[in-house]
Amino acid sequence: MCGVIGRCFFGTVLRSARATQVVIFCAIHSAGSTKLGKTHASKMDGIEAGKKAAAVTAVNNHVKTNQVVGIGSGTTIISAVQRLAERVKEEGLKVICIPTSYQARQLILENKLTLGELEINPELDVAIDGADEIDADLTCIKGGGGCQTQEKIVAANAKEFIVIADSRKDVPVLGTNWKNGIPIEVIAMAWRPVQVQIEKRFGGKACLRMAQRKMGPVVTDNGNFILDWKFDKPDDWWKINTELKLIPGIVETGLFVKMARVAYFGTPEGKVEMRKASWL
Ligand SMILES: O=C(CO)[C@H](O)[C@H](O)COP(=O)(O)O
Repeated sequence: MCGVIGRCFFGTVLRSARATQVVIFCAIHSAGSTKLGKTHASKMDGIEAGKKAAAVTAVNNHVKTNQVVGIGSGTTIISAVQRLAERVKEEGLKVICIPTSYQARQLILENKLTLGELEINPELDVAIDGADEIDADLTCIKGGGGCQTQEKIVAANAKEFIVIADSRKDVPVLGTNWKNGIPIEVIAMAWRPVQVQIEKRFGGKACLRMAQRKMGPVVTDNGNFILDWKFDKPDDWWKINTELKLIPGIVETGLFVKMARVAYFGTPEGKVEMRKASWL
């Protein structure tokens, strides 16, 4: 695990046709990072260090006092919430946090941050969240933790949606490393017809996500099921997402197209690369 995070400063600026990359060097002191890459444990330490570096940098760069902040779900967001809590203590930062899941709600409460809700704060300044994979256009697959519907609602109502991830998730095309498919939340009674429709129209396999320590399917925070659609080949995600959304029974997809404005990718060495979306 990564320990104290030091100062970050901007390094090399690399411009590509699709996105602007800025490499940020973070001074990270990590007790477990000395034997990186040699054992499974040290590899995991490296991944955790990358997640933490990305999360801390995003919170430092994008959150200001008196803002309404969307809090994503997953493991990477934990470090972002902890950094927010640190900033509240150290600087007197004032933020209202809008959760994207029960997990996010618990994180906000455990870290003694101010819990808000969309009914009271329908417009957010910034939303920060992890992702399962992020392509060169910053299109994301989300929903590995089954929270994509609330995550998308919160992100869509934020002025800025910022993605944080370790560098394994930075890929040229979706499906490079993430083999679990695109999570699609469906109304329970519709899961079979939706499965048939997806496979007929788009190919691949749409599998009902099963629970791990409970018999039967995973039930989302919204009381629905999830189909994990293992697609055959990468495609025009904007078009696919729009077509999927027109299938009756589909509540939301884990395809986040043209939503993320900035992504932060952390490496095991604590370097952070910032990339801006090309469509900005
Ligand atoms: O979309 C999500 C949950 O629905 C998560 O943000 C995504 O699965 C990434 O999780 P992690 O930070 O644990 O890798």
